[in-house]
Amino acid sequence: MEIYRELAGLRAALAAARASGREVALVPTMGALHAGHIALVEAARRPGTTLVASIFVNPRQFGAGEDLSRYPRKETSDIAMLSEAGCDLLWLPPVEQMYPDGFATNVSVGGVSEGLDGAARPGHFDGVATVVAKLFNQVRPTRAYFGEKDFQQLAVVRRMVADLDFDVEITGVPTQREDDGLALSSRNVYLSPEERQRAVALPRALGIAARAIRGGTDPAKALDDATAALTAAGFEVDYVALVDAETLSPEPAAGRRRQLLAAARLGNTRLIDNLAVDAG
Ligand SMILES: Nc1ncnc2c1ncn2[C@@H]1O[C@H](COP(=O)(O)OP(=O)(O)OP(=O)(O)O)[C@@H](O)[C@H]1O
Ligand SMILES: CC(C)(CO)[C@@H](O)C(=O)[O-]
Ligand code: BAL
Repeated sequence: MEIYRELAGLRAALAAARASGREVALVPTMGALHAGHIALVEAARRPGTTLVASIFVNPRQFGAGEDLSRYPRKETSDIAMLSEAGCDLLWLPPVEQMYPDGFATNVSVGGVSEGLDGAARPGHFDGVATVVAKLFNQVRPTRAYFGEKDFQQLAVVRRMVADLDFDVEITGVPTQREDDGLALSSRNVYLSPEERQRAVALPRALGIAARAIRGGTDPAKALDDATAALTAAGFEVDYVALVDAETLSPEPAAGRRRQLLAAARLGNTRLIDNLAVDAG
């Protein structure tokens, strides 16, 4: 696996790959990799494809008081995992490559980015959209892969790609989970052993709510019950919501696929998760 920390080198390598007829696919990450990230790499890997992963802890998507400075960084083991998983190129830009002096552009996606995490983390999705737009222009992939674990992020990226005519096909990859159901996340390392045991309440509450809604329980009651279960497990709940799986509208029309989304804090750790209510 070749590693690039400078844009000119990355572009030259990708130009050579394209010239020899290879397709380019991208898996963007913030590093501290786990099996969820590797599932994206595996979904992206195909013969004739130059597979690029990026690792960039993007300061623009962290709000004041969030965990930018303590976000886990594990470059050595990340490189080994990506190489083992069959990545061809790793794009590891320093912050100054991404945001040189004078950088003044912001990509802001309306609609899908406004509620839920967009409301709980003001500016977060502008930071995500801005860096993903840059990554797409830097790498120019024809395919890019994002996890359904970050369900709203995936919707924001799809909207941006459609609105700005990026010539890239976006694939969402199902959430990879621990044996007890907790979604894999780089932030799980923040959990104490005791918090880690309680964290399973999050996927459980979503599973119970999804079954209840499918079984005809009033969604408002199912959401209240999920919030109460999370609170009883020691979470501080940001939101538990039922939305249209595509538009993320809080009032899904009849016949539309619905998704449950939740964000909640356990001690100093903010976890998100989501679950489909209707078969897709
Ligand atoms: N459990 C998972 N299953 C599938 N995809 C995942 C999972 N966790 C993360 N991803 C995807 O990997 C990509 C990179 O995510 P990121 O590096 O932020 O990891 P993360 O574990 O989500 O970290 P964080 O703790 O910051 O949320 C994103 O598209 C994200 O949705
Ligand atoms: C898509 C992304 C790499 C943009 O920084 C990040 O939000 C992530 O890792 O999910
Ligand atoms: N996995 C989404 C990136 C973030 O929480 O900043």
